[in-house]
Amino acid sequence: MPALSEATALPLLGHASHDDLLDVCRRAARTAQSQQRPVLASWATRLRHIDPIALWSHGRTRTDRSLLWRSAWDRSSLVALGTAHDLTERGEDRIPATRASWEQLICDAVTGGQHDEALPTGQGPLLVGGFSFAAADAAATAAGVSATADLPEALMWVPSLQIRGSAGLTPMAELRLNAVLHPEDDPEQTAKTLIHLAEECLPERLAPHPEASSSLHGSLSSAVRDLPSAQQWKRLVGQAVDRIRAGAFEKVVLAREVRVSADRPFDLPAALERLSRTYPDATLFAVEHGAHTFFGATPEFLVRLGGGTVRALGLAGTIPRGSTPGLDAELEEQLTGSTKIRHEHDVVVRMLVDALRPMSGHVDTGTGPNVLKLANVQHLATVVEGRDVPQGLGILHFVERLHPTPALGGHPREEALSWLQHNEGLERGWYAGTVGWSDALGQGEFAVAIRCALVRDNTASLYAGCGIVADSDPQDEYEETVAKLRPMRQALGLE
Ligand SMILES: C=C(O[C@@H]1C=C(C(=O)O)C=C[C@H]1O)C(=O)O
Repeated sequence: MPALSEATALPLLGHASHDDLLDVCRRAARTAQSQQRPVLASWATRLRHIDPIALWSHGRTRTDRSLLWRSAWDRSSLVALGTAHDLTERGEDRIPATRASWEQLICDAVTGGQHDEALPTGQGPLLVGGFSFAAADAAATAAGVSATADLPEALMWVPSLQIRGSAGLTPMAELRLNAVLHPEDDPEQTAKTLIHLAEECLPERLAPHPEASSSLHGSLSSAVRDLPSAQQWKRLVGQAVDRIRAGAFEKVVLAREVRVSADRPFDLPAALERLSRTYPDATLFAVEHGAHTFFGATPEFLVRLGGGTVRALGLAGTIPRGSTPGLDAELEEQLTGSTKIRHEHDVVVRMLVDALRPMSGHVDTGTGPNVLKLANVQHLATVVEGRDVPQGLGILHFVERLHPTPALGGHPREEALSWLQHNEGLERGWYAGTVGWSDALGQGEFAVAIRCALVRDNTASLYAGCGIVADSDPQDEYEETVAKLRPMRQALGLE
């Protein structure tokens, strides 16, 4: 359970802090007036590390938008609350357009306070959020109807409050207050509003989460629907195999949805706690926007960029875990020995190498593939690393280039995506999209949004997919999706 009732020891209330924050806001207001454009003000202070799930659980109820992040990479966490500035862009060019707006906003940001130099990456104000799997259909966007009805096709923003911690590395966390001042804004009012929000979101003690304990008793009663039905989905796998054998494409990732309607709202903090305990090596994420929360525990990162090194993960090829060490080792042998699985994996690694080569000095895949063992399944995994990334190339350049990889779309990309669009019959939304953050220098981390669910009150959509190649068997692929759905079913109290 989260460390409920933790003291946050918020040091904000002192006059010195208040004056310091006000000074940053005043300087930003002066720049905004002289340049006649919005200017980002960002002020940091230190506070004791707080459990990120407990902090998010409390803060999310005080703001309209939030993000929770705990990286499998460096164990750092991020809780982002409220919106200082929305950089969301729409359409096919949403990623480069977001990047351009961020670069413009960050170049004359005014910063102050006491930042945490021990943070691995991600110092200063951050841009956080994510992108759906596919851009919304242009006609739907023009008509004001998003094809991804529940969450917009992109959501990238600078949070009003960001709390970065790194459990184990430093006992302190960095609290950062961000605001964008327009030429007409009153800096005193801005500072006051920020302090008020910080006090709301970081009370002296975090009260116990009211639903957390009750939800642990007994599972929910629910109606569960497979979309499409198991039989229809297996038929679709057969059709994909036919297209592959006919030479239309080499690989396609076919997904399905499980829609659940429960007798009471889902307890998301409790679900995240369970995921955190059962999948400690996964990256935990949650994006909340209005009534919707999209969250999960993903073993796959799309890209990480820091210190001039870029890394992407080729994660493709899956087999269940065995119930005994002997069975598990046998399955691992099948995973590493199968030419069909190795082919599925190699398609992804090849694409990652090709994508990173023009953007970094030296690309390496190590001795690859390794076996990544999770509680429910084991995967083939290869880290592709590029060194000497030229300055000026930020993480959003890489997101644009890599997303979606053949681990989530297919290969060749255009052919596979077009087949999916016409045949999958699934509104993927943010499933198989990407969630993460960028810092001021363009360093950051984006995860692949799988092993996840979209929740609204007492309804949830859970998703899972599999890479299909010429030798894929529909029944095996179906069982693979069942195994991949298990973490979210358990987290939500459905089994
Ligand atoms: C598509 C999913 O997983 C992806 C597909 C995999 C595969 O086909 O073996 C493995 C890991 C992921 O890249 C999912 O979990 O929904």
